[in-house]
Amino acid sequence: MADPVLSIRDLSVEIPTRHGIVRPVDGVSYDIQAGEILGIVGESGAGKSMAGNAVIGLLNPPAHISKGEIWLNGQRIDHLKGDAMRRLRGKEIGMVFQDPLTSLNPLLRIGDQLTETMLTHLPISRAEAEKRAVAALEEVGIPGAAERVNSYPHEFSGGMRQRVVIALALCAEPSLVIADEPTTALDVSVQAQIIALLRRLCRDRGTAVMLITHDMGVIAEATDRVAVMYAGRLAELGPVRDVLTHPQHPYTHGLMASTPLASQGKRRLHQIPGAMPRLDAVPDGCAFNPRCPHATDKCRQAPVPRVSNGQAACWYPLVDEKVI
Ligand SMILES: Nc1ncnc2c1ncn2[C@@H]1O[C@H](COP(=O)(O)OP(=O)(O)OP(=O)(O)O)[C@@H](O)[C@H]1O
Repeated sequence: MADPVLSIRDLSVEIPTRHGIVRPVDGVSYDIQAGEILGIVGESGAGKSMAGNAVIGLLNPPAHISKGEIWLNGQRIDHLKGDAMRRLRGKEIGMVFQDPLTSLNPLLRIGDQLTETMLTHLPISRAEAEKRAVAALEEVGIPGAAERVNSYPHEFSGGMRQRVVIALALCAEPSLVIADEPTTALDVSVQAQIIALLRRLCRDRGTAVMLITHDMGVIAEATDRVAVMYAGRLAELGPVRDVLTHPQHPYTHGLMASTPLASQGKRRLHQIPGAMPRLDAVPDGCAFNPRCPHATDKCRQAPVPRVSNGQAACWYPLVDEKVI
């Protein structure tokens, strides 16, 4: 297999708090290949965004990387700071966040934002960048792109604005896109269009995508592989079809059984009893053990094995446990 675009190795993020050090990301490892969409899924607070923010150097102090390595196209990037990280963010890593307005400058016409981004990162003339700005808007499905380059962000609907953000994220031809809940703020009818657009553009260009979401529907729709996070750790990692239809980790099984997607035709949604632990009170052994119907003393005491592709971090992985 080709070298991955992104490789995260045993990554931990720590935050010192009044109650001691908490670890929102704890020993996480995964790769993303060119043209692949890796979904990061888990409940609110599982550490999905922290893992993404660590990659783009946007952890809010005092949160910091305490362990592990992040490699982008063979370059180690977890130690990069300031200008070096900023250059990487515009050029090599495109970003799409939940709220399009955080990525767009309200005072600049969108054509100018696209043009300036390209001029900063690509060796092209202004005339060429302006031409490409119109083409980029056409590609993301903005009607009347030649005129719309002159519009300001507030003159677009939420869905159209997110299309503009996708154009902006891709215009410098990055090798990796990090999309953090890109459709959560949008109408349901628009969500599927945006996911399909992101998927098509990244496939066509061979862009690797880290797609962070709490929505199993988005995972099923858009991703090739999925990493399930629980209390800062990876619970399971594998091809999306395997993970969704034959989850090995009891947490993934519970998560799947509690989504409308999986329970179509069934009368009631399953609920996982209890709640994810606070980060300052993660139980010994497997973090999921108090909620797990299969937990034994071993699960309460022994740290669970780390996950690699196709595996679950569980002493007793489910075998052939169908959900859908
Ligand atoms: N300054 C802080 N001090 C202590 N804990 C923090 C701090 N900042 C974040 N956290 C915790 O880190 C954890 C991970 O947060 P993160 O935003 O990555 O979760 P998430 O899975 O992306 O959730 P969501 O879907 O709600 O965004 C959360 O439990 C959060 O409470």
